Amino acid sequence: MVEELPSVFLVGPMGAGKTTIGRLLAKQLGRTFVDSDWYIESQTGADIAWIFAKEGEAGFRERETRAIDELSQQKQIVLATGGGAVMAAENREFLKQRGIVVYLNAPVDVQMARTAKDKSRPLLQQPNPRKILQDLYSKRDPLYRQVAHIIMPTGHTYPRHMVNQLLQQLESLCCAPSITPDSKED
Ligand SMILES: Nc1ncnc2c1ncn2[C@@H]1O[C@H](COP(=O)(O)OP(=O)(O)O)[C@@H](O)[C@H]1O
Ligand SMILES: O=C(O)C1=C[C@@H](OP(=O)(O)O)[C@@H](O)[C@H](O)C1
Ligand SMILES: [Mg+2]
Repeated sequence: MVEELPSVFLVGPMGAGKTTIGRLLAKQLGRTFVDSDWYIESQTGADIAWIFAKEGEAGFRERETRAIDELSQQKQIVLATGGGAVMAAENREFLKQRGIVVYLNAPVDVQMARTAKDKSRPLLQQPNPRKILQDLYSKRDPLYRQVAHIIMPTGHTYPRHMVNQLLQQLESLCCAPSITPDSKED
């Protein structure tokens, strides 16, 4: 039953669809959706780009660890994390111990296409964002796998289909969220 399903934490690279899928999944489950980047922005009163510019990546990562610790203690939420959240061992522990971790695994081409026009990701505001995405993927893919209870490839699947597949996986892994999959495409 859906009441028995613990919190669901989405991890994966930039552009994998963590924010998009997380919001839809929460709606389907009737749960609260939280995005750790939005939470950090609301706590700080500044956007992610500003935090990176003023405090560097190290400052952002400190804020991110505090956010992941706080949010992963909330019961029965759906949490979309930022792509670098798995870099810190303590974040991985928080996530793995406190909920069901889903790795949305997107190839670099897909990450590239989905992030190209969006200027809100400071790490990609460089002359060669593809190279950055490739390097990050090599470093982080083993960490996403280490922390994940469920791995879901995401390439050309509609968000709504992704959510239906995920609901089925959660059902077989855990405790049958009694939700009828939505057949509409968007
Ligand atoms: N399954 C999908 N199919 C097509 N577009 C998607 C899919 N998932 C996400 N997107 C689009 O890709 C972009 C990045 O998605 P987002 O959810 O912000 O990714 P993340 O939070 O993992 O960085 C958004 O414009 C979103 O609409
Ligand atoms: O991969 C990363 O290091 C980051 C991913 C971003 O979140 P999304 O994965 O939601 O884009 C955001 O946390 C920040 O720009 C850093
Ligand atoms: Mg996001």
